[in-house]
Amino acid sequence: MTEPIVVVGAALLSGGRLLAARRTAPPELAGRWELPGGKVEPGETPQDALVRELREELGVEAEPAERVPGEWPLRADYVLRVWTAHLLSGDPRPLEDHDELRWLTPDEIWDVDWLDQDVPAVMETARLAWGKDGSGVR
Ligand SMILES: Nc1nc2c([nH]c(=O)n2[C@H]2C[C@H](O)[C@@H](COP(=O)(O)OP(=O)(O)OP(=O)(O)O)O2)c(=O)[nH]1
Repeated sequence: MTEPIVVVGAALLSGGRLLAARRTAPPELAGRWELPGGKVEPGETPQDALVRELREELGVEAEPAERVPGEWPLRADYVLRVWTAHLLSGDPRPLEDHDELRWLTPDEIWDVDWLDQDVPAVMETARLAWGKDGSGVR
């Protein structure tokens, strides 16, 4: 069996909020919200990829923290794995792949139109970060 391509998602947490990013491409994903990140390249660890992607996409330096338990299939050969992360420096800006960013409080977590495949990942992230899944406020 071939190994799936790992897409690393960054659950960037700051001041009790989670950063969500709105994609600009491809057309079928544009306008939907996701965790910033991208494909792990050969020779990289997922944590390396997270640091690189947040530098490229948001212009920040970040430090990966904990793996969010679970993994979520995207398309046939891609799988999403998520790490929480903390900002070391910089203020996130949508430099590439995104046109809007939002810092969501636990009560706001379901206010954005997450990609379908991200919903379970965001639930697990909320549970890990805040000890609940936000379902009561959905
Ligand atoms: N970054 C990210 N991608 C996601 C999420 N959910 C989801 O289905 N995807 C999909 C969208 C893309 O098909 C794929 C990630 O590819 P990408 O285009 O963001 O990654 P990349 O920066 O490495 O891409 P590339 O332009 O170098 O090819 O995973 C998510 O939460 N975060």
